[in-house]
Amino acid sequence: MGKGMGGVLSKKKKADDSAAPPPKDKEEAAPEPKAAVEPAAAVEAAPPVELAKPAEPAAPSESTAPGAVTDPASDSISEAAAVKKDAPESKKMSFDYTLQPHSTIPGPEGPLMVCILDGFGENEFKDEYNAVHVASTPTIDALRAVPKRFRTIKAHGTAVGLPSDADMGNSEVGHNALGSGQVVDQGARLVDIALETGKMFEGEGWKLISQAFPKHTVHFIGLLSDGGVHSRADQLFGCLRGAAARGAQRIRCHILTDGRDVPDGSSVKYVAELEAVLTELREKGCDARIASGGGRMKVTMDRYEADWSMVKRGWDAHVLGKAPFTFTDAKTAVTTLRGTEEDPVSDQYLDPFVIVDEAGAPVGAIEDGDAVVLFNFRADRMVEISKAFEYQDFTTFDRERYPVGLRFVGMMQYDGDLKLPANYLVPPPEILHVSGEFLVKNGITTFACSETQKFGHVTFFWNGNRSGYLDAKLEQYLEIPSDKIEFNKAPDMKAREITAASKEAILSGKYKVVRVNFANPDMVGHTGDLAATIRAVETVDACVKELLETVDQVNGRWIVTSDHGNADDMVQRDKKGKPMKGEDGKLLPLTSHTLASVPFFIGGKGLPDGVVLRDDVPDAGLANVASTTFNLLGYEAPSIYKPTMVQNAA
Ligand SMILES: O=C(O)[C@H](O)COP(=O)(O)O
Ligand SMILES: [Mn+2]
Ligand SMILES: [Mn+2]
Repeated sequence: MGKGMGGVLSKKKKADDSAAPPPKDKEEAAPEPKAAVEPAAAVEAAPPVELAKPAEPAAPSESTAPGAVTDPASDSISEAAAVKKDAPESKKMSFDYTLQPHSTIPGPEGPLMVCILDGFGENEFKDEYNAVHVASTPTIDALRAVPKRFRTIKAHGTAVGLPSDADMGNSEVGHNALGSGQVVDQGARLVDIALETGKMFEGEGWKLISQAFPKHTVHFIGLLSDGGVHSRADQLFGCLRGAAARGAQRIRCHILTDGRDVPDGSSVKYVAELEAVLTELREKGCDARIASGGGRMKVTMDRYEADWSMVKRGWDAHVLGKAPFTFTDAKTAVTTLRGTEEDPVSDQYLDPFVIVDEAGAPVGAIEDGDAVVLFNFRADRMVEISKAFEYQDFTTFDRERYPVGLRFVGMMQYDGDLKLPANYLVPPPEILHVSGEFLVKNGITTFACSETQKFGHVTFFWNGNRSGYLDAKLEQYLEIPSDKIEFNKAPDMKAREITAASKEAILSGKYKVVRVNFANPDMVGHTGDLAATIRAVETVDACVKELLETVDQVNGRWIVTSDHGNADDMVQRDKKGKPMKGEDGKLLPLTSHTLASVPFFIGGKGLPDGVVLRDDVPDAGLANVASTTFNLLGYEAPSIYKPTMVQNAA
């Protein structure tokens, strides 16, 4: 993922240089031409796969090399590239990005700060398990008390382009909506459609993997759960059945256990479900098995280059068939690696394992000519493993062996700028004309900052899944390196460092927009540790106070909001909302996001008194934030965006 900074905060970069991580980004990692592959096998026509309905979420309610910095200029998106090549003709036509001055709201003297409290929801369950409610939050409480400048907005389901309103929100779709002002059909939905219509099986990506069907193995690697954030098991099953029905002779699954978007311990159930599908395929003559796996926070699914060793563990297990633990079946693997009652291990952190035969040989190492499908639709945690598979000259870690003639595809293309991977099963969502483009095309400067775990959220996702700068001359992106430990052990994370850097940016006079993401409520919330999450929320509240005071010093304005819930409910509940207990009588922690709406606050010394929230957009969601942002900057909102949430100034 392109990252960059220079100028005002460059002293931080220098401090990090000595320990810069291995090379990344397009320049040093350009893919070699693919090795020649065998001609396509004759592919029998098979019917579209019928999808099971997404399972009902159970009472819905993150390692690290220092942040390195690339040369901003090398990452700029050119005018031409800003409109994707495969955009429909109407969208390719030159687009007018000119912003018009707002009819009644003058531009601010100081900057506009947009602050995202990641995972901070306004939950209806206001009890002791709601860390947002229990925490002492004088700053947010005071904001809630300001009439007509506080409301809640939708952050889940169809409001952010997900298949149904039973889908909790997440950072990808949330930041896409916040940054683009539009609701687009997201990956989960696009894959559903591709499977239901059978289009997946007609695409170029499928043609590529189908070359391996007669004589080689097709490997599926991804997150095994129905969390619907990165992947969905029913979509994996659709692909497996689709491959077997079209002649795949040998299939191997490499499973990453969840416990983060779904309850901890549910890995056992998902393995059983997958085994049932694999048995069904074997009965039809397809040699189908689970071959390797591990916990998503330990194996393969690193993001934003926080900890490449996770990806190496994944490569070793999936490709080389090497892991510290071997088992002859996946159920035993998962149940054993989950530890004991005295020393439990969560699904998120299971050690890497490999399934072996009676002779101890791995049943599914990846060999020359095999096909590999990464079945996650979401990008952030698939980019690194994609680089390891896609780039023949990859050097970030020693792959030991790189299979020749691999047919490698992603469920989607994960990075539209890097075109990574080159081959994919379903075209990714097209997110055009994002707010950042309007800003840079009108000469408006931006500073964006978060720590590693959320850095790509306020840059890559915010900019419609584009790595790098939209215009390096007008933008400054700063990454504060995250800790490499489980975040309940250090719930303050890097909030104070983010605050210090953002205050410097606000006071510098260089930026009209200052965009900040605090990771704490989300990242600590995912650990299921209530006490630590309360502390995380309190830390963020104190940091927000400092930022608001700093904005006031320079007569600026602010928007404080969130991208989805998480810290606002830390316990699994039954249908009536009653907290649930396990067999041991202990409360069952909720590690996932929630379905809660999120708060939306506007304010600042530089905001004219008459600028208040409208009351005629009750269903407003995250996609309505961008229009509001333009209004608070003194501009009319782009007409293609969801309506603003502010009234004209009186
Ligand atoms: O990737 C993760 O950490 C979780 O699956 C979702 O969290 P996020 O959407 O807040 O990143
Ligand atoms: Mn988030
Ligand atoms: Mn999260």
